[in-house]
Amino acid sequence: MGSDMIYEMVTEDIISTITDEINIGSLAVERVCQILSDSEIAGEVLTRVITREKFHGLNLLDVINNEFKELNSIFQDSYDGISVVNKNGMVTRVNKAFERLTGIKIKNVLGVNLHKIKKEGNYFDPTVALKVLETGKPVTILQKFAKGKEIMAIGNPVFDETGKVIWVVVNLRDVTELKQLEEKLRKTQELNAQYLFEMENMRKKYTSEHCLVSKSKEMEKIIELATRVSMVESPVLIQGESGVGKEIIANVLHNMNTKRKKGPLIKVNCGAIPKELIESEFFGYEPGAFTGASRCGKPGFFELAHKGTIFLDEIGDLPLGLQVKLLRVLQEHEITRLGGVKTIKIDVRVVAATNRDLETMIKEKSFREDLYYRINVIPLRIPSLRERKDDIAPLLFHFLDTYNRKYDLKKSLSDEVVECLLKYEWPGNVRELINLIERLVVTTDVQQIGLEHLPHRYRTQMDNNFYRMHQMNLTEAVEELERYMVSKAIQSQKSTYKAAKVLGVSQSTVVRLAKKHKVNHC
Ligand SMILES: Nc1ncnc2c1ncn2[C@@H]1O[C@H](COP(=O)(O)OP(=O)(O)OP(=O)(O)O)[C@@H](O)[C@H]1O
Repeated sequence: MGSDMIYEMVTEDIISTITDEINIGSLAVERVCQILSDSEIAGEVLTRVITREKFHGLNLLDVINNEFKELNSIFQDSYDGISVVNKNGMVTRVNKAFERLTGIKIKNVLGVNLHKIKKEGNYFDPTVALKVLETGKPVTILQKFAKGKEIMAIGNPVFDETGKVIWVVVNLRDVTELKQLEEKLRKTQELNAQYLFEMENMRKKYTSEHCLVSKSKEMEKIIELATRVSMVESPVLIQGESGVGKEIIANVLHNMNTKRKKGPLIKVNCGAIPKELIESEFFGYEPGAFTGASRCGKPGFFELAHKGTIFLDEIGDLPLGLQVKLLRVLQEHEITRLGGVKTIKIDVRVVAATNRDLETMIKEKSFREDLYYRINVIPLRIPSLRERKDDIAPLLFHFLDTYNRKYDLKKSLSDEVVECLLKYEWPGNVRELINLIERLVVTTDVQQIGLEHLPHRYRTQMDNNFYRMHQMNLTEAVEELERYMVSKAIQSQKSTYKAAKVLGVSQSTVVRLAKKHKVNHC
């Protein structure tokens, strides 16, 4: 077989492979190049392929042209500035973004040799590309332009098959905006930290000035949330059992709002207003609006709360008729006095509270669902005292101190009393605790208040222990008492030496008794 024949066969074979395998589209050129780069007779094959009449219904030159156009428009329209430099340091390609970012006209850069620019100290910094050519490694530098513009230039080498750099592709990215955003973010973070610091200080100041006692994590969270939402205008619904401190939280919401605290805080007990007066009390009335009305007319709660806060306590007790009117006020921010025609704009923040289950009331159709959603934008649920036992002791001592000072006394609570009250369930919550302490302080005639001074229901827990002891014989009761005292002393003193001192026995006795009663004493 002559060499011409072999040539014919090889090229025909390659051409038909290309024809079979190429999918017309973006992969076409890539595939052609791949096959051709493997072939020694690439040039010949390419000419033959290109000169074939039609290629899958398309002229291959058109395919390559289209491909080139596509790649070129990607290159030109790239948001980053791109320049390509050849191994001799000559700029061979520059896109439009390059001109936009550097302000240098494309025609002034294209074809320029960077080594020359470097020597002449001309208009743009050639360092990146030259450094890449020099080192064969990627290089990144920050270039500063007029008017504070900062551009990040990233140069990457492209190697030939022998590992020599043949091109350098330089990407330019404007980082001025990024830097400005970074600076803005830093300032915002600083402000945020300062704001949190101030808020925390305000909270501490407020809670100490207003004797708001809290030690439990649960209550700390509520006060922190209340402080945070005091800054916004959204309605708040405070839920919790009677006496948990809902009103105290409403005070926080009003007083921590720098704008509103200068205005009034109007507290309304929705359950305490007679039905026939409720509308006139809420919205006020014009002179002579009804028999018995004042001749001067009267502003309602909403008008009085203008620029401040209205606290709608026991909102669950509001009659359905008034719920509709309240909803309208909350939506339209205006009221009309009874007997009046003029609407009055009001700027009021609404804080509502209830100890009733409003969701059940909605199901029972005694509370409007739409009003519920309107007032429940920020829900705050205050846990009962039995759910935050860590607050009991601080509250006991705080109010003991309050009443000692009020009545100029120096009463104290015995350990048993404190222990007993820590175990109590407090159905009336903080209000009940305050009442009990005042009663104990003023009714006892001894310095130290003991178990015997506690009303019976507070002692049930302790009584149970005595009752249990009455069921035992003397030896069992002594054993029980011994175990109880040793374990309590170790628990409170945290050391067997100190426990021994408290119990008036030697340390070895404490250790022996702890072992006997299986009390942990390490
Ligand atoms: N954390 C607290 N620190 C100090 N005093 C408190 C605290 N919580 C509640 N109190 C006091 O307990 C009493 C009852 O609190 P408050 O009136 O706020 O309860 P409430 O939940 O609004 O009750 P109700 O549902 O019956 O209206 C008030 O005298 C209040 O000052």
